[in-house]
Amino acid sequence: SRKRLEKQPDTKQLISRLSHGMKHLIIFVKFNDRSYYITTPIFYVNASPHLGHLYSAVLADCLHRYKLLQGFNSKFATGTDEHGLKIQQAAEAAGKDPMTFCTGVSKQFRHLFDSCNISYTDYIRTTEQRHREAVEHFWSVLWNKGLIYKGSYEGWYSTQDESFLMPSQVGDALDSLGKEIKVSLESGHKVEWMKEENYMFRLSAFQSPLLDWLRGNPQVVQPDRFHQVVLKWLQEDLPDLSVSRQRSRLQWGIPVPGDDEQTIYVWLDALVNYLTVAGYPDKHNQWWHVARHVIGKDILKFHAIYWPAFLLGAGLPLPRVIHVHSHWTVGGKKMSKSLGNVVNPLDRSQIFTADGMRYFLLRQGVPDSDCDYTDNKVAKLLNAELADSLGGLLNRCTAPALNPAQVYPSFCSQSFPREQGGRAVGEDYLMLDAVKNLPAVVEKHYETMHVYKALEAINACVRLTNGFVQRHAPWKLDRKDSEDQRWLDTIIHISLECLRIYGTLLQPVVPETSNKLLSRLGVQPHERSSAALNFLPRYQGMDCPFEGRALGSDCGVLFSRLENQNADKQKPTKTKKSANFK
Ligand SMILES: Nc1ncnc2c1ncn2[C@@H]1O[C@H](COP(=O)(O)OP(=O)(O)OP(=O)(O)O)[C@@H](O)[C@H]1O
Repeated sequence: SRKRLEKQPDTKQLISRLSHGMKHLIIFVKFNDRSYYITTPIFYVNASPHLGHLYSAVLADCLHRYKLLQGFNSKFATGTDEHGLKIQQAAEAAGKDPMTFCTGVSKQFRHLFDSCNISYTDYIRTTEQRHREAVEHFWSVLWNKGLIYKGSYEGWYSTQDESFLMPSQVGDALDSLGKEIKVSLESGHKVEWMKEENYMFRLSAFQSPLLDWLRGNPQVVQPDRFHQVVLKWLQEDLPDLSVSRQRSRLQWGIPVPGDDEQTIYVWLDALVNYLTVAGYPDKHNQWWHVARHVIGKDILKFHAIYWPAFLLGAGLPLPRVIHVHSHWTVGGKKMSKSLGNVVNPLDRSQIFTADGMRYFLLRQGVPDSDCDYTDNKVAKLLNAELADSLGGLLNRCTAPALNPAQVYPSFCSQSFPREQGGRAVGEDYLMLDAVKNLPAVVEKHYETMHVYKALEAINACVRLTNGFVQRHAPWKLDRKDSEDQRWLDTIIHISLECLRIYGTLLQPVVPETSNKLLSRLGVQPHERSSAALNFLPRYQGMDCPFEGRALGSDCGVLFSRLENQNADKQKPTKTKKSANFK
């Protein structure tokens, strides 16, 4: 890494001006600037995973893969949250001891993530010893600083949400038997009045530091809509937070250090997982201050208020960014374990393929607003964009009828000069511009986790390239005419260059499909990073390393088409290649 950094022009310049001791400092700073630590929430194992969980994981995986593509050093953690009353109850209902129950569900999550190519670098379980040690240490730091005190909590509590509520957050409702109950206005879950002696965290002391942090870092909670929500919460009362439960009510958790009568509150326990993975308490410096959390909007308060307050209390840096996403709904209702209206992501990834599900979730999921799931939407989208549009383009440009030599053909600058005058028309120049600018557009959207916008932009360019091929109908050109042949080669060269850019940019979203595409083009693994995103160098008067190179072997259809929209009952089938190019 040091060698790589020293080669960068800006570092090199600085180093040449500095004394020996300072060189190490600069290298250290650069190294950390180029590091990312990305996390998903750890998932609560009171029931099997659903599509919403996969969505959080796919979003974070996309960012992690993109950062690796750009040459960053990226660590990516996910895992399972295994303590708390709900798990104690779920294990009891299943007739299992809690640990056996947790191990079973945790494996299901891991299997799902492995099946969908979630490339996590650490999978944490909160029942691991390394985590227990981190939580105990973290608690002791807060305790020693006088930020935790023994007190008495009295107020509304939702077991379902494992959270405490202010009176303003509670409303009236009727249960299934018509009995009047109190519910959380946010989640709709039942709440109960709770009064017990436990440990309190001085959350109220952090109201003003939290406001300063949010105001001084307007990009810290993204999208901005959620940043504003947190600011609004912080303008209301912020009472101290109960951070333990009486052991008699909750046994399944980490005991409070020095007090076996109390169990640490599940959210404090769970949030510390991010530190555990970073190496807390003694090896977290390299990763902790470059942390970025990807979370669903349902757990915003825990991540944007409680967590930063705990971290400030413990004297640790705060996360760089909290990326928030909205929810998948079914018939307009949040998909959730407790409502039971869940879509099984493993089943769906078998029907639509792992890449198919990844593409759908990232193309249709919008961070700012909820999105309703149906199988038909998935089939329609994948057929239109991956099978027909992208797959069709690759098929056209690599089919033996148009490309009998199976090579990356030559570009002819007389046919496509930089100034209009050859055989290219105005729209062709516009397409070239759009594809040239695409990497910058995609980078901006990947960076802010508006992946759907990046995919929209890529898809628009794929359509432009298909339009380019259609407009010039290379299959109608006369191969015996040398000028026609040169123009034909140029059309294919440009189209393959477009495909190379699309394949490279799509790697974080659909790794298997991109690999297939780039392999078919003959692009080697070391030629697939962001540094290789220089589009059409021959048009700029530079050499193109691919020109004249043999294409990779034909491994069949890029993405199989789903024959009809009734996706529930079907498996993917082989698509028919376009009749023109057989
Ligand atoms: N419907 C959903 N859409 C998008 N993401 C979701 C959805 N449900 C859960 N998630 C993701 O999973 C995280 C943890 O969710 P959790 O384990 O509480 O699932 P849940 O189905 O909401 O459970 P419960 O019904 O018990 O509240 C959320 O913060 C979010 O990141």
